[in-house]
Amino acid sequence: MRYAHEVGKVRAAEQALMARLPEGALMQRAAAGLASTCARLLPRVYGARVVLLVGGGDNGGDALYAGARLARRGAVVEAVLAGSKVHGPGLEALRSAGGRVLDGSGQNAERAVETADLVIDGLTGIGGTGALREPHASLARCTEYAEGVVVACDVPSGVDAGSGRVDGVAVRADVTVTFGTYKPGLLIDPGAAHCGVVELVDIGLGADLPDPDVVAPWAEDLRVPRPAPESDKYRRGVVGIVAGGERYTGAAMLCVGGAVRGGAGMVRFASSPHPVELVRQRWPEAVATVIEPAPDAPAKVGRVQAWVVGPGLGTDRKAETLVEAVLRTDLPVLVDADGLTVLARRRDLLRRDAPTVLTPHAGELARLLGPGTTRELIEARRLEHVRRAAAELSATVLLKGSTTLVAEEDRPVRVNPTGTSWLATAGTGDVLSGLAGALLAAGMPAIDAATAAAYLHGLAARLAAAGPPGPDGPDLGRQAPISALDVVTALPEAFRTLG
Ligand SMILES: NC(=O)C1=CN([C@@H]2O[C@H](COP(=O)(O)OP(=O)(O)OC[C@H]3O[C@@H](n4cnc5c(N)ncnc54)[C@H](O)[C@@H]3O)[C@@H](O)[C@H]2O)[C@@H](O)CC1
Ligand SMILES: Nc1ncnc2c1ncn2[C@@H]1O[C@H](COP(=O)(O)OP(=O)(O)O)[C@@H](O)[C@H]1O
Ligand SMILES: [K+]
Repeated sequence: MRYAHEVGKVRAAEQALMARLPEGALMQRAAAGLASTCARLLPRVYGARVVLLVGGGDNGGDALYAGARLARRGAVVEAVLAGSKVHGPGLEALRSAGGRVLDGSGQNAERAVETADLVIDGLTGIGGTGALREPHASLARCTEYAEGVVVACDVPSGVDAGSGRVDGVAVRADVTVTFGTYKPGLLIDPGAAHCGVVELVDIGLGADLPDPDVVAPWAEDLRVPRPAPESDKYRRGVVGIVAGGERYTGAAMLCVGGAVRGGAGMVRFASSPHPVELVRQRWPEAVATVIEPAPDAPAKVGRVQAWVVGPGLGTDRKAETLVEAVLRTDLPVLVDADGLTVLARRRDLLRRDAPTVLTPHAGELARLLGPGTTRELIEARRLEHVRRAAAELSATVLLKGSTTLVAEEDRPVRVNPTGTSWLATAGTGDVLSGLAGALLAAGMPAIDAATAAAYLHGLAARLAAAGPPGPDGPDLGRQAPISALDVVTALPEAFRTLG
């Protein structure tokens, strides 16, 4: 796992550690890490042209000390000072090492940034709040035209370290060198998209850090169930899917596909006659049953270990009856798509003892959270809203979108690292709910099933977009559009990469 901590906790840990260290030692550790990454990124340090963008806080201090280290190794280092304040000892160190301060007025600074071999962004770090003010905003903007490498110190300036929010301009870095622990804003879009490659420098905070607020799993953290020698289809997990209607049949097909390829021992599909007929043709592996929208519908489908309800179901009274019937069972239930729209007017159905997983996109979550919350607001502040939803709805909430987040009350929020915008195509959400349902039926705890499903789903999309692998594996540099069905087809390959 990669661990991220909120800004207040990073500061508290820094304070505790600093109290035990000589003055300035922590900043020297940070600067040393930053300088060593910069040195690695340059073909040659001696003679390289390095520009520092220096804000008035300690982030600027880190940049100045790192610049001093590079200057001592023969780099030509120039600092552009933003605003009236500057970290005095850092500036002194840079000057003593032969670095100089550039006249920051307008074009002069811009030209230096554009033509440097390497730019260090030390405008703001965890102390940055709100949209960048001038001259910081203009300096951040001109890094877009930098021909050399742009390295962000701790956090790309303009990105809110705690949440990933970007109000206005933010530096787009090639590499972000962060200190002590990840910050949530480095893992969550839009912030994450500004970071480039993130390198974590150990400054010794470890023992002083509390439990993380946000975590991003690696493949080895997932522990997806594998059939044991004595497994049979029932022990592997039977998932029941209530989806589709006379109008929307595609959602049902894709959801069943996600479950079949997601490792379910058996998929029981229940719907009205037309989608049942189509599923029988396309997915003969599934057991498909015609049901009436009645409270006893789940009992008629047969035994399952978990339910998925909602994709393509419609939002009328019949759909409501089915959503209610499924949620009244004492089994884990995943509610998606139209099922979520029904839930928005029947939040009472969420009062249950068994696990409930909700998989909304931002628009669906806005409906679920009620007046005053909009899709735009959720997209801009994903972390805050997914946490709020998990608490208010007493459910495991998987918020879809450019960074998929999974939240459960009183636990660190999980960030999915495999997402790709190739997934932004109709029907992929239905695949995800079938896949997550299969993992739930296999007995995975709700938060782990949702996390693993998001991971495999994103990976399958990447593999599908990259096409058949060459001798060195998939070529993720050459990608093409994909359909939701392509994601279903690539799921086995995604499972294989987990080893
Ligand atoms: N305290 C320490 O010993 C350590 C601190 N570290 C560094 O210190 C940073 C935090 O330093 P600070 O607390 O001084 O905060 P920052 O340097 O991140 O930001 C504060 C400065 O930015 C300005 N600012 C804030 N928002 C702005 C906006 N929207 N537009 C323009 N200017 C804005 C403030 O006026 C202030 O001058 C970390 O990100 C990290 O880089 C590291 O050196 C590790 C050790
Ligand atoms: N920009 C994006 N980057 C990464 N993933 C995305 C992006 N946009 C959408 N997705 C993913 O695509 C899927 C779309 O699901 P959903 O919105 O339910 O669409 P549908 O209802 O058409 O299936 C989700 O898994 C979501 O996380
Ligand atoms: K920065």
